[in-house]
Amino acid sequence: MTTTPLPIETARAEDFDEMGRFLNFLFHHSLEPEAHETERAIFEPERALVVRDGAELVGTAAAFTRELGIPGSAVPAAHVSMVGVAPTHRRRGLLTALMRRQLREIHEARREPVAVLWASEGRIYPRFGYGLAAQRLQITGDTNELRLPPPTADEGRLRLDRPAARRADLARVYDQVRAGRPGWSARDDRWWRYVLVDPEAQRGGATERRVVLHEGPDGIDGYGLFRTKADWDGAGPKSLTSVDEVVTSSAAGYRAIWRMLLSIDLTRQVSFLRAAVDEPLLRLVDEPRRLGPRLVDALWVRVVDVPAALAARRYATDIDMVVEVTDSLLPENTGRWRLQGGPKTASCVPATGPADLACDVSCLGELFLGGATPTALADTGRLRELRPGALATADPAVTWHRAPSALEIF
Ligand SMILES: CC(=O)SCCNC(=O)CCNC(=O)[C@H](O)C(C)(C)COP(=O)(O)OP(=O)(O)OC[C@H]1O[C@@H](n2cnc3c(N)ncnc32)[C@H](O)[C@@H]1OP(=O)(O)O
Repeated sequence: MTTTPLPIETARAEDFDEMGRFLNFLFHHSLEPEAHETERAIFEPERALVVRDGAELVGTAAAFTRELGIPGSAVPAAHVSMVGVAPTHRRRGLLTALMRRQLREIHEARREPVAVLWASEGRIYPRFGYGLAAQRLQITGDTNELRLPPPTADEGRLRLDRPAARRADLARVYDQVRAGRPGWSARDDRWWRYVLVDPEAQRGGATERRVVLHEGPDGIDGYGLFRTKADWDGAGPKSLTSVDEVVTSSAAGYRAIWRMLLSIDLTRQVSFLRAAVDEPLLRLVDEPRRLGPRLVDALWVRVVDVPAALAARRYATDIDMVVEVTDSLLPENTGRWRLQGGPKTASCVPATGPADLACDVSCLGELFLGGATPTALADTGRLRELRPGALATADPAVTWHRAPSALEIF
């Protein structure tokens, strides 16, 4: 066993193949060449960290440069991924060292006030100041038991196609809808390739991915990405429709696409594993219980620069409050901050007066996308109300009219 700490180094472009093999091994997959190549295009070696024990790679962490949708705005956010430590070197502080170094680098670059990630296991990241900012519903339904209201005359028309052939349409609709939904990340060409790559080895026996497009009065205003998987038993067909994303800017498009997805001939089951907590489908079908929704975590947010992050988002109602923050990894954030904000603007500066609320920085991450209330955090004991009445003012300001959600795992 090594006794001196292993050095952390910035990766080089040529480390990518080794990192790919290493991470696939840790996640119990085989490296899939086509997916690996799309990941090479998004890899930013100067933002990736590696730890070696001699010549052997034993730890990694990386960040991607992307914009994240937040309440009323969007912000550059370090999209953290590719985190792993070899089983031979686990639980001796390598991840802790990687997270400290990464957060320090993000903080010092002063470009990104927050970091965001999907956690392989929810208990890993709170100790580094990440808070559960967006949840999701995993829907697994029995389509025999699900009916939608009958189509209206103006419901438009649907077309099927290969997703790659319609990338410009998908990108246009996605960007339009993204502006109103906290939690969605910007997708440039490289990221669209990453989202749409579809190697046969990763389909689990299902078909290739397809897109259904909705055409409304002004052209394409919605799409759904899905695939199907054949299944039969002695009683007949019971195939599965597996939905990746449904993105629409019109209610007619949303209804029409889901009507098709829930009624494809020979299918009897539907799955949609990244539904929003406020997914309209739950209020559209006649038997929502049969969607079998399960609430799980999606995005974890780490506020890296408290004043910049709190000033970047918008607030649903006016707020003027002093928050006392503690941050053991980035002590620059520790202190009292005066937040003044509303639907159009916000500012956050060091405060001199007494604090209204007090919490650890992980609570700020949890509240950042508007999906949690300060009162819920106060009920856990993780956030304290220092001035009576502060929670009642903070709750409506901090929450947002659309729940944060996330469609793609990066
Ligand atoms: C954003 C992403 O990329 S998510 C993907 C994360 N990667 C994976 O899940 C791949 C498989 N797992 C791993 O590679 C490793 O187990 C890691 C990276 C999760 C943890 O690495 P380690 O170097 O073992 O973590 P480290 O020793 O720094 O642990 C710090 C603390 O977190 C705890 N911890 C770390 N991982 C876990 C875990 N999976 N479950 C529970 N506790 C954990 C440790 O027990 C330790 O607690 P302590 O300070 O109270 O003793």
